Order: sequence, then structure tokens, then C-alpha cells
Amino acid sequence: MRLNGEIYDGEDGVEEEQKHVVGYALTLKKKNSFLKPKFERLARSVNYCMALSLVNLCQMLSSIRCNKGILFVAIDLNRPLSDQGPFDIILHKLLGKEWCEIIQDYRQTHPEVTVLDPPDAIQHLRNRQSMLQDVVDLNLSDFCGNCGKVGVPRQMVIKKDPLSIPDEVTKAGLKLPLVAKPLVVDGSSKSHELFLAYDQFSLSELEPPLVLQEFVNHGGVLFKIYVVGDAIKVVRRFSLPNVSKSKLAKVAGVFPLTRVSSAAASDDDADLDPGVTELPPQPLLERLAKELHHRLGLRLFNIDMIREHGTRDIFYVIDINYFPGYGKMPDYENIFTDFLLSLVQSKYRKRPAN
Ligand SMILES: O=P(O)(O)O[C@@H]1[C@@H](OP(=O)(O)O)[C@H](OP(=O)(O)O)[C@H](O)[C@H](OP(=O)(O)O)[C@H]1OP(=O)(O)O
Ligand SMILES: Nc1ncnc2c1ncn2[C@@H]1O[C@H](COP(=O)(O)OP(=O)(O)O)[C@@H](O)[C@H]1O
Ligand SMILES: [Mg+2]
Ligand SMILES: [Mg+2]
Repeated sequence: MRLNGEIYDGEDGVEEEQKHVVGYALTLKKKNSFLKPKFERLARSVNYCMALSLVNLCQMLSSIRCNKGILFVAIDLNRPLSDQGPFDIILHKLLGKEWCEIIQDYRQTHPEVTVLDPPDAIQHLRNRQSMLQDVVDLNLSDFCGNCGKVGVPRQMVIKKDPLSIPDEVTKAGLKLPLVAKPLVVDGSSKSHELFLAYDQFSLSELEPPLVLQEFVNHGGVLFKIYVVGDAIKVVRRFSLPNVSKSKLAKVAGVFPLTRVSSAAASDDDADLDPGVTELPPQPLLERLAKELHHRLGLRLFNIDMIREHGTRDIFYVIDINYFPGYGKMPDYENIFTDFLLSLVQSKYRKRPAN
């Protein structure tokens, strides 16, 4: 809420003239990883910024007070949402149909509040088939001149009968090894239990509903592209090692994938091949993020992307996550603060003057 002219004396004793209230509905784990004290302080702070002013026809730089004034307020799930606030923005990542309905109704009755993001758009990412459909539709095979190609590994969905998997895989012509992923991503640890299958017969041991996706050798490095509105940031992460032809010929069975480390793969990691670690070209990342932002109707997400080993410019998107672990994104405090401020500012610009 913007309280123009009202003097609010914050906890730190600093006067603030405007408050922008961000209501949040997050799990405790998410609150702790995202709403860190440094971020809350920065978003709320009053600081000094430079502005141009005309004095005696000379342009001079002067210092003016810039008020960020963003306050985060926890939404009480035991009380009607409409009785709380008023909010400028709502940030949420909670599961369940009930919450979806609450937030959907609230968007109808409170169009003045920016809800990040619409529940139906989030729902699209809760299924590993639909989440990648927009990348397929983009048809980025010849996308920004010579800057690279972006696709999705070949995959199929197995809805029910595990015994039918070997035949279905043969019919679809999928190449081994295959990554088996639970179809639904519901935030549970089970939805992140993945398997690597070296032969198609062992796939019958798995529990549908599943997505079976071709494993793409990528040299053990993955790119996480974080999107916050129009801003993007890419980081490297360690991933799974390549599977050689000889290993594939020798090994049979399905093996659980250990959850990939969230440790950053940095340029300092001595034995990493520069051809593997080189970040994807910025124009490609910008175009991909912008297209997905519009097609998915989401402002907060990240994209897991890998580069096919032995190529410079063939990339695959393997996963898209709603409101991911931004606490691990470098400089997220500033990026998020600017994003939230841009949302409130654009709202006031749109509002007709009295
Ligand atoms: O917990 P974190 O910080 O590792 O964040 C998880 C994400 O990690 P990332 O930022 O991509 O490294 C994680 O990304 P991955 O699926 O591991 O690529 C998911 O977004 C996960 O949410 P959910 O369990 O799918 O609902 C995210 O979990 P929540 O924090 O949303 O519970
Ligand atoms: N098609 C693939 N080819 C190679 N590695 C993959 C593929 N799919 C997933 N992986 C590896 O498995 C990890 C987890 O898969 P992902 O689809 O991102 O699921 P989650 O939602 O649990 O993160 C990835 O970070 C990557 O290391
Ligand atoms: Mg992932
Ligand atoms: Mg994921």
C-alpha cells in the first residue's frame, strides 16, 4: 500500500514516506531460503540515489532520497485473504487445490493486486510433459541466427501399465539410456526421485505415471537460467557425467539418480573442459527467457538447460521450475527489489490521475 505523505517510523528509526506491501504465502523452508534478513533490509531501506536536476540552466548531479519501502507481510492461512492486507503484490508457492481456488478468487475480486503468479500458469509446470511443451512450440532450431539451437530431449509419457513400457519404448524409437521422471511435480521429494535406465526391460520395475526422456551427454555441467520478470541470471551447476557407449553396452538395470548437487561449477574447477563450461550465448538466453515468460504467463521461474557434449551450440531444456531457490542466485536481493519496485511503479503509472 502506498501511503503518500504519511510518515512511517520503521524499526530502524528511519522515516519512510511510502510503503509497498508484499503479502507472501510460502512454506517455512521457502521463507527461510528466500526472505533472508539481508534481502528484507535492502527491500525496506531508504537510500540515496543520484538524480539530474536543472539548476540555473546548468545540469548538476544531486543526491535525493530514494525510498524502497517494500514490506513483506506473512499471509495468515487461517483467515480469509480478503480480510488481510491491503497488498500491492502477493508472492506465493503453496500446494493444494484449496489454495489455488483462494488465490484465483482473490485475483477476480482484487484486480488491483499483482499476484505472482496466476495459479493456472503455475499448474502448467507441475507436469513434466506440459512444462516443456512451450519449448517444443517455440521451434528454436533456427532461432537467433548463429547463436544456437534449443530443443527438448525426445520423451514419452507412460500413464499406467509398467509391463507395456518395453514395447512402447521400442515403438516410439527412444534411444537408451533413458531418464525416468515422475510425471507430476508436486513439491514432494518423491517427485524428484529420478532413475537412469540402461535397458528397456528393466523399466517395467518403475512406477507410472512417468516421463521417459532420452539422456543427453552434456559433460557433467548444467546451466540454471533464473528469470525474475525481465531480468535473467545464468549459473553453472554440477550435473550427471556422460554415459559412454561401452558402459551402455555393459550395464543393465535402472538406477536411482542421486539428487544433483546444488554446488556451483565454477571456472576454478580445474579439470572442467572450457567447451563444456562456456555459458550459452546471452542473446539465446534472453530470447528463450522472454519467449517462455510470455508463453507461460509466469514471471518467476528457472530453466535447467544442458549443452549436448561435443557441440558448441546445441542445447536442451530438461526442466522448468516455478519460483525456484532464488536464495542461491547471485545478487538476488537487488534483482528482486528492483523487480518488485518496477511492478508497483508501473501500477501507479497506469492509475488515472485524480
Ligand atoms: O529448495 P531449493 O532452494 O533447492 O529450490 C528448489 C529448486 O532448486 P533450484 O533453485 O532449481 O536449485 C528445485 O529445482 P530443481 O527441480 O531441483 O531443478 C525446484 O524448483 C524445487 O521446487 P519443487 O520441489 O519442484 O516445488 C525448489 O524447492 P522449494 O524451495 O521451492 O521447495
Ligand atoms: N535428459 C537428460 N539428460 C541428461 N541429464 C538429465 C536429463 N534429465 C535430467 N538430467 C539430470 O537429472 C537432474 C534432475 O533432472 P530434472 O529434470 O531437472 O528434475 P528435477 O525437477 O528433480 O530437478 C538434472 O539436473 C540433470 O543433472
Ligand atoms: Mg531440475
Ligand atoms: Mg524441477
